[in-house]
Amino acid sequence: HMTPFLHLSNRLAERGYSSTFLLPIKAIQQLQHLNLYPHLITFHPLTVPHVEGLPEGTQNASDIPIQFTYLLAAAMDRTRDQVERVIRDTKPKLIFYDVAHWVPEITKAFGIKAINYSVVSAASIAIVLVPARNVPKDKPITEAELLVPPAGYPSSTVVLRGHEVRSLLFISQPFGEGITFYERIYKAMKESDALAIRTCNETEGKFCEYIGSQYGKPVFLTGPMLPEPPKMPLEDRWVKWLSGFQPGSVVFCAFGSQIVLEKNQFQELVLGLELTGLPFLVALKPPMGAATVEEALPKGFEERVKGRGVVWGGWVQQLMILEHPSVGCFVSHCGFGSMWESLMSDCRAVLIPHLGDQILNTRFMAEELKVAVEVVRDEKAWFSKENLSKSIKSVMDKGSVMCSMLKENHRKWREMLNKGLMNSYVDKFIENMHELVN
Ligand SMILES: O=c1ccn([C@@H]2O[C@H](COP(=O)(O)OP(=O)(O)O[C@H]3O[C@H](CO)[C@@H](O)[C@H](O)[C@H]3O)[C@@H](O)[C@H]2O)c(=O)[nH]1
Repeated sequence: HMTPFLHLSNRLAERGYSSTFLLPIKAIQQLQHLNLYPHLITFHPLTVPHVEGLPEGTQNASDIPIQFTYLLAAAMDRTRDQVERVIRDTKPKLIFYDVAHWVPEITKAFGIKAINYSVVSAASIAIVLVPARNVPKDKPITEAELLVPPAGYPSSTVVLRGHEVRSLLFISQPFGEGITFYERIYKAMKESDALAIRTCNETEGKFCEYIGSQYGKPVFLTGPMLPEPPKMPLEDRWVKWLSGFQPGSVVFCAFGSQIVLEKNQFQELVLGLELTGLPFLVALKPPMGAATVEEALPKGFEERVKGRGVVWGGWVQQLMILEHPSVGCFVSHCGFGSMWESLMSDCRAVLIPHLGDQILNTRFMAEELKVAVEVVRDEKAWFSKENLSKSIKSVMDKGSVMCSMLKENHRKWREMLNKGLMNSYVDKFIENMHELVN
């Protein structure tokens, strides 16, 4: 989530606004290169206190398996004094925050405005994190309750079905000390002076309106806050490797910063890519229980795909890979960042969501915008190599009706969501900020 916040700081700095960006020391090192205006954007380090149960030295969500994030929330809450000190010293006009629900308590005391900035899709807030959801106070929410969207929810397609609601049961579990995830977000939004969402009206207008009416707050949209094209060139090894293939022929697969697959699902995924017969580049974290991706590969796999398939266990420059002319298909988890990057790229999108918001983003892409194909999972949330391969082939087969339909819809949206429109969102957002503070 820090990356889109930094993109917002960059856009504001582009127009002359300065900001202090609070983040753990390790994240400063990781994000430094994305700070395009170091004279206006000052990184201020926060020391993340140790919380029992977290591996020593944990600083960011990407350092730990997702099931430990609730402990990281507790650690973040213990940085409150540090945050308060920075606010006292720098006296900003405005503060942006997301899950630190206690920020408005500080800002109110100083007479500063607080904007709750959500960097996940508006649909995923609208379906679970609004007052009409009626999350029980004294008992955990049930699957049956989650299957019914809150009253007034504005879509019948961007919904969770069957077993998928399990991925949302966590909202009534602790996320930090003495607070559930739902209570935290509810408080963070309810106590703010305004809500901001990283989306645009053209795509998610109806969800934004619903959220605003639920909380009785103004909702400001920043647009998708896509990064500026990176200044660093694509790593030489990928330039060389990708250049060996026909335009639009390579399948690229990445699942963002958090997803770690079970070993058998990881193997099924790479076997599905093998089955397509197409060249592919996979960039994934090693699966559970494995130290490297290499040790987790199926038997004989490396020899069979030699020359046309690479499985890479580290970070790659996703944005630049998606722009490479040889890449024609993006298999993604549909995290909100990847969703936008996929929408703005020229690649066919095949989606395998894992978490609740990713499933909703996927429904949105596949069923509302009709620009992507979702890979079918069974009741146990397992996806087979055959289904994965079938989905990829259906979007890569240039002669198919499916391929032409997706391509045409995709082109329409890409053209509409152009740079001019994105800039107009930033201008309007700045106007909104001025109205709020004056
Ligand atoms: O090897 C990689 C992998 C990812 N990325 C970039 O990292 C970002 C990943 O962001 P996103 O697609 O949003 O995925 P996550 O990091 O998994 O996102 C978390 O945060 C999102 C909201 O920002 C939620 O939608 C997701 O569910 C949650 O997992 C994107 O800009 C990618 O381009 C790379 O550059 N290289």
